Amino acid sequence: MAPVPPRAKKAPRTWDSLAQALPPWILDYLQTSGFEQPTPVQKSTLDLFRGNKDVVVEAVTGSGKTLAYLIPVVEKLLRGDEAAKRHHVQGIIIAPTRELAQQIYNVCVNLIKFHPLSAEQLQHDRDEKRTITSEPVVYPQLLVGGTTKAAEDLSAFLRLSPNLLIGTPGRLAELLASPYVKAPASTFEVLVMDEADRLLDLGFSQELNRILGYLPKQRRTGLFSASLSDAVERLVTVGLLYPHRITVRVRNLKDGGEIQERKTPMSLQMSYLITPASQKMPALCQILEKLDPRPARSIVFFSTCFAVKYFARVLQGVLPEGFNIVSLHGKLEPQVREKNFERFVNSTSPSVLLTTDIAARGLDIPQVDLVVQHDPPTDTKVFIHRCGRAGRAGRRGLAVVFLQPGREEGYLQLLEVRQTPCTPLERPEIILTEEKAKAISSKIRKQAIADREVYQLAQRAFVSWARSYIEHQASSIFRISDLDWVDLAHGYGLVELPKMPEIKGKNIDRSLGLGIDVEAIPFKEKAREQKRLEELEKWKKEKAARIASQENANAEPGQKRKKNEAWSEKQDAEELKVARREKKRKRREAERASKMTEKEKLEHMKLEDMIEKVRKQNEEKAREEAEERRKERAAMGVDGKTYGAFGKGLPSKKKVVAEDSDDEFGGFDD
Ligand SMILES: Nc1ncnc2c1ncn2[C@@H]1O[C@H](COP(=O)(O)OP(=O)(O)OP(=O)(O)O)[C@@H](O)[C@H]1O
Repeated sequence: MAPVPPRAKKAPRTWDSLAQALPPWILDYLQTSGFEQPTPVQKSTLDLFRGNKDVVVEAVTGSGKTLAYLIPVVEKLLRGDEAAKRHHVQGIIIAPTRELAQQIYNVCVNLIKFHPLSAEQLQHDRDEKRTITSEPVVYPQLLVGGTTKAAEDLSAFLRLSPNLLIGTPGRLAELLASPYVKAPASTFEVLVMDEADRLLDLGFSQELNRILGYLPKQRRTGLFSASLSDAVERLVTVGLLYPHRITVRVRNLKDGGEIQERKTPMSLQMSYLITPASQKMPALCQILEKLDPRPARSIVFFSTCFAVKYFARVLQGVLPEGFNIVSLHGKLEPQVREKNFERFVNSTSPSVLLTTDIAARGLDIPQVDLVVQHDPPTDTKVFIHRCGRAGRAGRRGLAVVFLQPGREEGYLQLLEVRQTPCTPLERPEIILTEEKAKAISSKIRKQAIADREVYQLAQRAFVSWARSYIEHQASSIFRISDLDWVDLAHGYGLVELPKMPEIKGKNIDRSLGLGIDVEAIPFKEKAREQKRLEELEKWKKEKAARIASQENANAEPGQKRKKNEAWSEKQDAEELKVARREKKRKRREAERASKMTEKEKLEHMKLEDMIEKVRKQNEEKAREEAEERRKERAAMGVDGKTYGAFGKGLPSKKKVVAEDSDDEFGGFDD
């Protein structure tokens, strides 16, 4: 057992105790927001990042990292004697999702409203050209795609000349590709990557390389996340060779006096529930029902978009009364996604957000009291971020992960090693019975029997879930061969198990002993059902004709059966779908164009042409530069593999380890 070290006398952590005093307008903002003192991560980061150092910051969720970088960023943009030239960008903040970028933008706007000159500029009519002042100001632009076109963003950039860009990688890269957008070494100050480990993932590498290709090497860079340790090998890709590293952990005094370091805030109760798949929904219902006080906002994480879509459809009437269900996933239309998110954030009655990892990181939604992980995340890093949507800034929260009995219980050891330990869920007490599970399953199933659309959605959701299970990084814990398929099917309220390669050859009754004639399940919508019946009839006739002709062909020697017939039918349907989608897109485009004036149309076409041209040029340039960087790294002997885990890896000038505790073992503000 580690002995308890004597308590070190700490200097008080106040805004006045920062190495450099904050300007009065920032102090004014902090006071108005009720932020009486800096959080531990703010104290350490502000001293270094304001002091012109590159920083790599890993601190618990909800500990105030946004302001830890926003304050230095706005200060850097305001420190010169003159305003930035028109169309010169001075700072960029990148975030992995639209919702997070929007949130950072909102915090930034709220902050700079306290800077009189910047506030004045924000007020001017956004449809007109902005008059550049002689004195420096901060003027941010949000670049997230989805609801606006790249050409519209570029046109706003040209009109408003923002000096701080906040956005997602794809849209930022597109804007920077324009020759009108400039970020020369003489002007550009600072790059921040929020949720940096996610941005350094392979999935974003192309866009990130393009963005870096437009930025000067002489700049300040800050990387922030609650889980950066695993990404340290990739820091070199953003040109960070000797960053200052700041790590904020929580020290917890366990029963028996042992000190435990953890990466989650003290205000967040981290729990698990071992439950068969068929009992997950009853367990969720009981948690919602029994939690006292009733959770204002809850988030339930699933592993796929289809699972979210399906459960959002069937759970109303299954969850306890009085809870609104809202869904958020990447397959929603951008406008719907935006609307749903706002609906959840602004809800005044208890609400449950069903979502995927799209909402796992960074979102600072007020009053999230409960996070339930119906499916553990396929990427282990994401676990901490999902939990961290609750228990933020000292507010109490509960995070529960559901694990199936057996091998999945091994996940608990993995969480322990990753300093995100969980304890069994004791309060509220969950009592699971077979009757309750059956009742919920049958409630869901009834909806599928009443509407083919729900039946199809259920099948699709289940298949997508099975595919995601195979994707688990911790593949020795999450093994598809260990799954109890029939129990899982009941958990989803299926009327039959879909035909899947995963269950092929297994002795499983796909009908689940329910004996439901799935072909007879109708679409609720009359016209759709009529069409289905006609198609079914046609298909049956064609099939009969095919079999007949096959039999004739087989009768002739040397003839082989055409194996890909069914597949080619599917292919035709797929192509038809794509063609329909394209038609719809063109119709929408035409509608939009019809509302434009001739001048606007011309401008729009020119912009689109230009963007396309520049995009092609820049893709080529980014490829060349990536190759150059690779060669540079090879020449320096830096190949990523040589560096170990966080703390032992890349050389750093200084490592600051701050504790997320004001008193000896408590969480901040707790
Ligand atoms: N000094 C402070 N005192 C009290 N509350 C603060 C302080 N600074 C920020 N907060 C509040 O703490 C909450 C969490 O902040 P923020 O979203 O920046 O956390 P984070 O560390 O970025 O979390 P995540 O890792 O989940 O992205 C916000 O609601 C913010 O307003």
